[in-house]
Amino acid sequence: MESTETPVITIGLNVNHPNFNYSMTELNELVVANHMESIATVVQKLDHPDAGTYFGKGKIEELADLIRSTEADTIVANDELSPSQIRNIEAATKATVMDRTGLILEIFANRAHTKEAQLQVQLAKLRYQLPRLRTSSSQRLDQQSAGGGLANRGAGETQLELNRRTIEHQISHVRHELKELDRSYATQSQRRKENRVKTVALVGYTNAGKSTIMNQLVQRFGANEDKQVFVKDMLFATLDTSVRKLELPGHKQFLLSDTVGFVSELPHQLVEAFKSTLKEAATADLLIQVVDYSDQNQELMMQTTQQTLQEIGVPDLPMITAFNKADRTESRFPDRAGENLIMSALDHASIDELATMITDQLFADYVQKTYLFPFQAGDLVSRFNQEFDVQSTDYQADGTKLTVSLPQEEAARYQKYEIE
Ligand SMILES: Nc1nc2c(ncn2[C@@H]2O[C@H](COP(=O)(O)OP(=O)(O)OP(=O)(O)O)[C@@H](O)[C@H]2O)c(=O)[nH]1
Ligand SMILES: [Mg+2]
Repeated sequence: MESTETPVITIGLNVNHPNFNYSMTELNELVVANHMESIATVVQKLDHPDAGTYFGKGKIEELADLIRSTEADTIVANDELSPSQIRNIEAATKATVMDRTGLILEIFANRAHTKEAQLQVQLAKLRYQLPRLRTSSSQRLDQQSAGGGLANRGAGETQLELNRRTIEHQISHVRHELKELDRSYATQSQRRKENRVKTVALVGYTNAGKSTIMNQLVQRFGANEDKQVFVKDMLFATLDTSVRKLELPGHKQFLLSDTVGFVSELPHQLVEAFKSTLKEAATADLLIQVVDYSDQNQELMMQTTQQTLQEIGVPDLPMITAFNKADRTESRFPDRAGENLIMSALDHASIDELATMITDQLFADYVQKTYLFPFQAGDLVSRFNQEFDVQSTDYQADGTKLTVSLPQEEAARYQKYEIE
């Protein structure tokens, strides 16, 4: 495994950004997530990027030397570069240049499993390629095959036009396929609404522990299946939304979905593309924002999460914030304060506390009632036992007395049996 990792050089420009060091650390993690390894990092402090070459001239020469003297022949930049910056750095260093956006798109392309995720990533990649058609020599689209000389310019442009049209055609094709999928999704989602099954979505920064929490909840409260989702200490372990049905004590059922994690400067092409995957979050009754409490950049991660939720159009929904991985800190856990929970996904008491918080939020409209069902209405007794949280049963001379907790809306339908 180790030996198959491609060596690269990571570069970053510090334009006095307070989170610069963190973003470079994250870039190196993104590199690892793409089966590459950063063997050297070059950073420069400038007021603003050089329009032509991103770095200044001297640094570009330093880079060229590094490429010559090491086994790396790829440079990964911490920012999104313009097509001409990519072209110029490539020309000066003889290396292949990938920018942060291209890198994230690459990771997503390699990880997407479901049809929908694959189509979305494909769409994002096509959109990224379109304005870069003329320049990037590393792309499979061989748009420069007509040669670079002036004499060939006409032919080259025709080729470029052709490639552009091909991509535009592919884009509309992929969009069409996505729309078809979306239609079947809408029916599913509609059906859930009709059944009034409540939904909860796990959201948050990549690697915060969303999938781990999902698995722990499924293990303890899984309604019918106990399929585990994929967990890994790696950025973007999850790319596809998975939904599991859970049942909390008292027949309180809901659907829990695990979604793709966010990252700062998530390419806007991807934000757009993942809107529909994240629809699970947009239509949820409750969000659980998972935060890596052991990470000193948690503030930044929470900001990014908020920002991304806004960008993809998730409305202001009720939210529980789960400060996870507290086992790696000095803090006591589980520790609940309002809608915040300091917890560890590896701790049973934390998972139980989280479940309690979900119950409180999601089933706040539940009321406790006592009914007397006459013997003719016996089928109601069995129905209540199946669907609701029956707390006590008392067989009396004139019928069966049940104390039960159920949604307000349901309770209204059985008012005539209500006693006390
Ligand atoms: N120590 C500790 N590790 C945890 C905890 N929760 C998750 N992890 C670890 O953190 C890593 C990431 O966990 P995931 O559940 O895959 O994170 P995620 O939020 O689903 O990540 P993405 O799918 O990439 O967005 C894994 O190695 C987990 O084992 C926790 O409470 N404590
Ligand atoms: Mg995950």
